[in-house]
Amino acid sequence: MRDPEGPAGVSLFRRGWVAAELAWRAQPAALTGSLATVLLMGAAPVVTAWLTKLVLDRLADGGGQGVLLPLAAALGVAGLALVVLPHVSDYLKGQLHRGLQTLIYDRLFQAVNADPGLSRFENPAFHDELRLAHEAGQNAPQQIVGSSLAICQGILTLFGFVVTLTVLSPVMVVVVIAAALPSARVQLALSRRRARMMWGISSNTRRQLFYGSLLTSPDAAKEVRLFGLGDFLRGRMLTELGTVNEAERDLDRRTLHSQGLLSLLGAAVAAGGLIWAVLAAAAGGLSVGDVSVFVAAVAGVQTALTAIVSQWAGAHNALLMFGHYIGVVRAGPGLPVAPEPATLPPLRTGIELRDVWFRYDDEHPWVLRGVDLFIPHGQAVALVGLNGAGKSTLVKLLCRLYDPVRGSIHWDGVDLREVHPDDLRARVGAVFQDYMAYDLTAGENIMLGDLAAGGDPEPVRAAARRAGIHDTLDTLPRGYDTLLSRIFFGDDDERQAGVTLSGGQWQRLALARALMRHRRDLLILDEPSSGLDAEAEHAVHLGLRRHRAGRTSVLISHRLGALRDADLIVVLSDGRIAERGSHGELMAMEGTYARLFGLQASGYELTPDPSAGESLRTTTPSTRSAGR
Ligand SMILES: Nc1ncnc2c1ncn2[C@@H]1O[C@H](COP(=O)(O)OP(=O)(O)OP(=O)(O)O)[C@@H](O)[C@H]1O
Repeated sequence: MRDPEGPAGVSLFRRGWVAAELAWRAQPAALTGSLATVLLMGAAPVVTAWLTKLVLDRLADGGGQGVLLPLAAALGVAGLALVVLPHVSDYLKGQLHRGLQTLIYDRLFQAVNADPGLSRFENPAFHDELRLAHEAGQNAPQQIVGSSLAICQGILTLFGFVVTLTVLSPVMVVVVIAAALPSARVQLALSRRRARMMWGISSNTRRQLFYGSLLTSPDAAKEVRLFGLGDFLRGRMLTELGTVNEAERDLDRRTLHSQGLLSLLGAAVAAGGLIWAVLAAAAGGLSVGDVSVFVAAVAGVQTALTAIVSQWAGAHNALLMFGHYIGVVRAGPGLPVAPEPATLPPLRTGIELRDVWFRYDDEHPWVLRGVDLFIPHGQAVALVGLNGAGKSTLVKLLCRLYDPVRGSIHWDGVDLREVHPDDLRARVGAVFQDYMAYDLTAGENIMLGDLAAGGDPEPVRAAARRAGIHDTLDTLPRGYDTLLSRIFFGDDDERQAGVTLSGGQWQRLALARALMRHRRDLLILDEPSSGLDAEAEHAVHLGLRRHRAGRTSVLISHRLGALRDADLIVVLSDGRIAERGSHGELMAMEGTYARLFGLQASGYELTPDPSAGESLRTTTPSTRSAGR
């Protein structure tokens, strides 16, 4: 994947073909129109030069109006075409550009979204490639198609002027073309270098954008101000920008150096040709018209050659960049999907983890180390453990956001690897501790939990009630239609600014989103109430208990009191199951769970304080009983 010129094995020709195919699919009419205008624009300068020569020669011969008028009229039409056609061409190019961009972004995001796993999104190389693919999507195919058309135009003009020059001075043809060849080589070398440079600075550009976004993001604004991070982040952004600028300046210097020399060579050739033509005309070898067409032809050949070479270099660079787009669009999913996925039945028996080992990367330590666990149908299983014990990782495996590195997970005996992730996720409802807060309306924030409900407001309100957020949403300025955003206006004419919620309210909204799927076979609640006040937490857990009854659920919480009703409590420690059992059994075991539960319970107990009446007791867990 880490190839500055895009994926190996996709030739430049193939890339060009893909770009042309996309252009044809996106805008066939604009593409055909562009081709026609380009051909006309290619022929117009040659026709104009010849008409000028004929007019000058007829004038020198003392030709009458009958001969001159049609020539002058034709010259006028050619001039008109030279003026109008570029505007028509610009419009058609714009059409082509817009159509192509829509199609290209559609395919790019379709491909990215088609990956059902998470691992690719956590790989910096993928983000470098994606950024270049995104950038290439903005203009590479347009440039490839545009440059190809411009090259056609240049070739037509070149052909016309080469024929013209051959008639007048074949030697001059050879000299002019020979002078242009080094330029072609240099331009191609520069475009390769530019592609390598773009790849090299990709991470710097992403970091520069990242620091810039921190400086403007409303989420970061509070900490940036409280900790006075503005200058620090700006400094880092400028450092990254400096690296990018330096790389670009180096390349621009090289370009200036080599192209400056080549332009001098071209100017010297043109001047030599002009001297020859003037001397030949003085000696009677050329007419005035011949001199004019000679001068136009030398300039025309040079301009056309320069245009062809620079358009080819531009196309070459775009082809190299376009490779990144093709690489991303064609990359298979990071998470393998079985060619003929097994059907996933409704859960009847349970979900079984068999000797599951997992680490995020070959270079990372094991996060889960041989976990064996059965989650029986219709029961609530709670996962408990210290920070980093592997609880969230385990539930991410249950959703098949990753596959176990070793071992397997079975849903009523069906290995999850055999199942299409979409089928699995259609049977799962989940809220994660790092939930999303979407800059959408309150109703939409909940509705996203089950798009299949088709935007019906009733299930949305029911989910909000279950999560205890209905009353809050109902009293918002526009109720469920209130935009929850500080960075967008609403779509309505009044451009009303959105509102935002408190941390706990956002969390309830995320819970409501998950509860849109409360009838699914498996409900996963990873820290669903960590941000709630005590009263809200109590109410939410009571509600959840009611709705969970008879359903299979996996719960994670650091507030152990919220989990004590679970049918099975599993203590994870360092990626292994250290203890398992009901609350009572674990308390009786007097192990990690009992210690953690005791610690929390002791924090809530009040004990007489001689100096202040009441204070929080700080007894050690072993001195108190917190069992049921
Ligand atoms: N996407 C990731 N890439 C690499 N490592 C990760 C990733 N997510 C988690 N980890 C690592 O895996 C380990 C377990 O993390 P996990 O989130 O599963 O723990 P947890 O038990 O849920 O912790 P907490 O109680 O803090 O939420 C941690 O050491 C963490 O650094």
